[in-house]
Amino acid sequence: MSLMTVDHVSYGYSRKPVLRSVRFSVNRGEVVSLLGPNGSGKTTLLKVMLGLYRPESGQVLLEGRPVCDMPPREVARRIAYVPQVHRLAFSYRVMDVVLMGRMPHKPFFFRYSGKDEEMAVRAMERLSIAHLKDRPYTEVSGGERQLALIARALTQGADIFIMDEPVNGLDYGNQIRLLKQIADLAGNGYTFIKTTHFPEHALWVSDRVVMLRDGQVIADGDAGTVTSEQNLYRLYNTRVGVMDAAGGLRVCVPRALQGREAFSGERIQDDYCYRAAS
Ligand SMILES: Nc1ncnc2c1ncn2[C@@H]1O[C@H](COP(=O)(O)OP(=O)(O)OP(=O)(O)O)[C@@H](O)[C@H]1O
Repeated sequence: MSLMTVDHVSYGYSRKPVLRSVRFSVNRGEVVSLLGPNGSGKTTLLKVMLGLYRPESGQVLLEGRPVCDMPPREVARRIAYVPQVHRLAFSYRVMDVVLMGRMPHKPFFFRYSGKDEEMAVRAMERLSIAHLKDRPYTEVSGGERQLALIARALTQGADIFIMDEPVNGLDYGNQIRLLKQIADLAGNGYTFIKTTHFPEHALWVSDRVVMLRDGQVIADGDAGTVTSEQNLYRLYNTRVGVMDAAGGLRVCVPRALQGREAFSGERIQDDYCYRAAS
């Protein structure tokens, strides 16, 4: 049985249809990337998958059970949401934000136990941010905040991570480190469903790619197969070459920019370091 199934889900805001009979499934330990242009319905789909929005028709199943009918605390113990932009009004310590992950496991009035704190510190150590634990969350960088939210998700004990553009706002180094963390955690059995505006990131760390255009799935399958020049054109209406690079990675090269004068004065050549994959 699939871990999560999106079964012919349709959803709209005040009668404007946004998701139209969306259908795909997610297996345990998979990294699934949702690709689609702005406004295609990716964030809406994530919120339906989290049980925050009830579909107008169709359903989202977690191990065969409709997410919408599960108590929110039970969903929170299984699924962690890492939102796109995260700001807190109050100046919590990074440690306090990470500890919030324990809330779904606690009664209404509670104090965090030593074991909760131990879990939070272990999650921060895993992500190399333990040194930030006493810093105000509002004063650490965007990348560090994103890592704190992932530590919170780990502390939550969830095995499914739903992430909305997780590398948004991160510098290049932090983007790569975050992708590596996702790949490592997936190797340990965690499941990731994430949106991205970078087809390359989908190629680098995803097992599966689901492409969404106008609220409809236009392609779904193995990341390497689905992230093709044809599908990227159908999705974004711009020509992108998908090519093999050294080390087994594939890269995307925008055709519209290819052949322009490089800032060094040399021309960028088609076959400079890549060979066309297809
Ligand atoms: N709360 C809302 N109320 C009304 N319409 C909304 C709401 N949230 C999103 N929409 C609309 O639903 C459509 C899909 O939005 P959504 O945020 O799901 O797209 P997206 O693919 O995540 O976009 P982006 O890549 O720009 O983040 C858009 O037309 C958007 O304007």
